[in-house]
Amino acid sequence: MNLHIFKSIPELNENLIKYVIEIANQSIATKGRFDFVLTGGNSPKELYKEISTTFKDKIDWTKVYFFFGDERYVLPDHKDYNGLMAKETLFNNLQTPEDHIFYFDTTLPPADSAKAYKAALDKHFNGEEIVFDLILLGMGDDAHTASIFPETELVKSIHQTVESVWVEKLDTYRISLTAPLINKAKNIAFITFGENKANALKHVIGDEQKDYFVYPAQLIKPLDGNLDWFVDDKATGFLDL
Ligand SMILES: O=C1O[C@H](COP(=O)(O)O)[C@@H](O)[C@H](O)[C@H]1O
Repeated sequence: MNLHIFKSIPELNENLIKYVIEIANQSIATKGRFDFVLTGGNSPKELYKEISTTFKDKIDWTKVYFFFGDERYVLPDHKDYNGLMAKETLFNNLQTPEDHIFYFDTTLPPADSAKAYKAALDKHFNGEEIVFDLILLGMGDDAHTASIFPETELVKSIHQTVESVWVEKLDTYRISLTAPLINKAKNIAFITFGENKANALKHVIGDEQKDYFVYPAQLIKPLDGNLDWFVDDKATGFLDL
């Protein structure tokens, strides 16, 4: 695991963008495309804006396919829909064709939406193993990642798939890639900043004794790939470094 600590969010974003560009170009050179899983939430908004404007010409975007690690169970025009956030901060700037974006269909019942997403992934990967080139993840202050929330059924999933889950404390469904599927990626990077993430980060990367049910982000351990954390010094405030 590589921990990259920055003094400011712009510095963090700039370095994470360089990392994304390198992996994108490597993937395009070796396999002809870049399968890129986006995180939702607030943390990546500036990153998406920057990479699709200032750094737009650094990647051949016609070779990039976008996926989501998770989705909130709201309709696609709802302000909380991760896909809408990515559209407004990234896809609109890049004029990404619709057939390069894999949105969750939240007009379906949650379990059907998860099933449809898995089927779309199987089709894209042509029936072969689903191995993403890069998965970007965020982490909530409760140590959830993607939509794997503490004390939910998804923590226990042993399947490399996509599942819907009831999140009692939010009183809503979520749809998410499972940890075993995420862990097959070639590269996984977390973007995490702010004091409110410090306690979770301390437990997720600092605890020897794991407690996945309480700190689900501890589940993220790539099988053969690389794991990088891009964090700021506020988020590392409780870590013994
Ligand atoms: O609900 C979600 O939260 C996490 C963390 O979001 P952030 O706003 O704290 O950055 C995010 O990674 C996930 O995609 C999203 O659905």
